Amino acid sequence: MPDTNPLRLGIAGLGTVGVGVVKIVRKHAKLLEARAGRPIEIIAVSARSRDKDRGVDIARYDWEDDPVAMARRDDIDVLVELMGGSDGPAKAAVEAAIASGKHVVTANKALLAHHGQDLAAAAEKAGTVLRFEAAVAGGIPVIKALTEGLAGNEITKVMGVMNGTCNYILTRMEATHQGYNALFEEAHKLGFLEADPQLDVGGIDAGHKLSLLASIAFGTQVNFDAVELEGIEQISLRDIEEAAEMGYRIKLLGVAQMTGRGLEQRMSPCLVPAASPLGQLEGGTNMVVIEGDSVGQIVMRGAGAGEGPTASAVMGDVVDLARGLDISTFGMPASRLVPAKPATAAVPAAYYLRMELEDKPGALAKVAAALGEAGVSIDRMRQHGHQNTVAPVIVVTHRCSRAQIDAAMEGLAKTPVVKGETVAIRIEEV
Ligand SMILES: NC(=O)C1=CN([C@@H]2O[C@H](COP(=O)(O)OP(=O)(O)OC[C@H]3O[C@@H](n4cnc5c(N)ncnc54)[C@H](OP(=O)(O)O)[C@@H]3O)[C@@H](O)[C@H]2O)C=CC1
Ligand SMILES: N[C@@H](CCO)C(=O)O
Repeated sequence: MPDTNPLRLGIAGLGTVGVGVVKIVRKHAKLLEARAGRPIEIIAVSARSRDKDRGVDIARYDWEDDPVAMARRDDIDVLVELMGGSDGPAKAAVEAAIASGKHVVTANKALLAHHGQDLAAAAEKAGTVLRFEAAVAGGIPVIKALTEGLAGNEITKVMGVMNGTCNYILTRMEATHQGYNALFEEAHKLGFLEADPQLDVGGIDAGHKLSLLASIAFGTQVNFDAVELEGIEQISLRDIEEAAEMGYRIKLLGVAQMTGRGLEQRMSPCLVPAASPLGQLEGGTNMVVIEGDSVGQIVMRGAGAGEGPTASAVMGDVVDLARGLDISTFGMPASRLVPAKPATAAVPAAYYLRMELEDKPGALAKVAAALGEAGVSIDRMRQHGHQNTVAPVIVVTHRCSRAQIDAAMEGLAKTPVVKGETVAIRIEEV
């Protein structure tokens, strides 16, 4: 017999996402009940400040100062963890909930990227379910697609743009010709940013998400430490404009693929063709591209952050729990996930290099020599008109390995005609 008793929620965290969840539970109570076959009710809530005006009435719910105490309450079935942070109260509350037999729904990618393997194992041992749709790509139901709809495929590659803040900043820089700082503030106002914004602009948040997708896609233990990470802080308006002139746009792109040398996971700014679906992504939008042996390529696009889209994903998990759906956190039991050998930048690519070059005879020859010594071959090169003695030079290389580019960068740094730091950005022909 299906359970028709209300599914009782305790919500820890009433910020952007938590408030969004409260709103959906209220606004769609009847619809949710019809879909789940039982009512979904909020019993208790917890946050730091009880008195904060959150724009929703929370007086009707029990208040708990301590999210761990809330997680242990006998009158809740599900802890909805929306506080954030890889450790501290979020981890303690999730562990307490699992230990006391509660299901958990979380949007917390940092927590899962660092402790997902242990938490999934603990949930399975306790006979509870741990779900995290909202943790990856906001409103896009990518976890559901990978664990359910694509379960019949061997996944060969997962890639995408998975951080709304970075995509917002990069696309708005190009559209408005404003600098990084002004646009960072705009993203902040939209509720996209993590509590520590360095997680966003440093590529760490997107790296967390990629490591979670890689685990599901390849049946491997989450290995965030093996993600090669690079953020967007080095990207200047000049790079964005140069890329645009060459028919590219700069995206913080994540790629996970199983290669002959092991699992490659990288999250870094890349030039992608402006006309490609990834190149056309605007604002806080995310895109995840999945390749499977039977299905071919799937492209999923949607809002990657913000109150409504993220709460939508949380509620998808909650409704699944209300329906009694029991799927392992990473698509197979935690004990079956295997460790993957990390493969660093296994697949070669062309690179965009921007440097400032002293304008004197033989300077370009010295650059060509430094690149040649590292085994890097030049495809195209252009020097812009300039007023002073330093010329901006753009080089597009033929395909080469990351190790060769690193060696070339070292060589260029030792070449006196090259002034300042050379910028190197991978070109991904998606
Ligand atoms: N914002 C977004 O677009 C997305 C966010 N996420 C993830 O969702 C989670 C929540 O994000 P978001 O809503 O933006 O975060 P906010 O910073 O807006 O909200 C965090 C909430 O957690 C509460 N909180 C923080 N620390 C504690 C604590 N020690 N004890 C009790 N409550 C605490 C805060 O309380 P108080 O309000 O009183 O300060 C606040 O209500 C994070 O894991 C984030 O990574 C995932 C996808 C998208
Ligand atoms: N800070 C994240 C929120 C969504 O995970 C982003 O900007 O994408």
